[in-house]
Amino acid sequence: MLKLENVSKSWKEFQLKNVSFELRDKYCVILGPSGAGKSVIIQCIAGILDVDNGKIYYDDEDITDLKPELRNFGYVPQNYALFPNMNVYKNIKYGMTIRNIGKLTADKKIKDIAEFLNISHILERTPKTLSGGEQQRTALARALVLNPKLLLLDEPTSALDIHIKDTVMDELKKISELTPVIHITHDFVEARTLGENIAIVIDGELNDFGTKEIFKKPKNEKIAKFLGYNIVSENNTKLAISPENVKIKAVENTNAPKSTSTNLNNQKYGIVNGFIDFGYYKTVSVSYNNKNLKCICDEDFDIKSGDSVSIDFENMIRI
Ligand SMILES: Nc1ncnc2c1ncn2[C@@H]1O[C@H](COP(=O)(O)OP(=O)(O)OP(=O)(O)O)[C@@H](O)[C@H]1O
Repeated sequence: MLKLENVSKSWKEFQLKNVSFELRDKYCVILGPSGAGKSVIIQCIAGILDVDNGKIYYDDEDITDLKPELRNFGYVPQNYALFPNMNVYKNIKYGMTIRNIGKLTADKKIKDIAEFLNISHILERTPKTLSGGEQQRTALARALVLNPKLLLLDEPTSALDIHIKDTVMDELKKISELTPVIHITHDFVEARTLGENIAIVIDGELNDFGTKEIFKKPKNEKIAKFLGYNIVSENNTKLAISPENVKIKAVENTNAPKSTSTNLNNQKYGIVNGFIDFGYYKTVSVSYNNKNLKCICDEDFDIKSGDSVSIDFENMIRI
């Protein structure tokens, strides 16, 4: 499988710093905010970018300096990069044509892959007439017909609506049973749903690499913040608390504190700054000890800005 050892790449404004990891399972998600360096990592793996330092191995072979076409990895860029002047069939066939694969073999392969990805009916159409989902499947087919050893996907679902996204995620999972996948995203749900291995990349650094446990136990403050945890300091200890685990209750008492405080019984109080009603739940922002805590509450929690609330933390994680 794939192994990266201290891979670094830098330009004037950006540095990818000593990224090392080894794929253990068939679905790896690289998760991180915009500009973190996720595409740079995947392009170094594909061989589109040369690394400045470090090594890339596949099955113990050093492929760091191997040309992209000799790596036999399928790469699907974020914008799919379909050839606009070729129909879907020719787009899919392109890689096979330049590898001199015979017509009969190519036709059979395209037929099978088009059936698998449900695009047999659009083979004669050009990319500009396709929906986002159809373009995405065409790009996937173009990579898969070459039997890649590894499939590299740069934000494969970012142009898709939420309904198609679920179907595509199911398909990607199936594909990964045959061809291991590395998939870039900044979407936590996608990462949690698909990733057997998850790499968290922030500011050009690999902050953690592991299983879905990463989401439950952020290793450091940077990761906790990126994953949406609240960070609070209690008794000189830094704690990460997920929004679901900040429990707030309206304070009925007219003597309720009008500023954030902790009373003698150690009960914490805060003031509601604002909220967003998502219909079936609300996110509420509460000011507490000069911080804005994010909480998630039931839809029927009746609240308005300026209300006093009691606060309890559950499942705090020391970071
Ligand atoms: N060829 C290049 N020359 C100079 N800088 C580059 C080049 N390619 C990427 N970068 C810079 O590297 C940084 C990381 O870019 P990258 O595309 O890897 O981010 P990303 O994590 O994939 O973000 P996004 O989720 O927005 O696609 C950016 O600051 C980008 O401007």
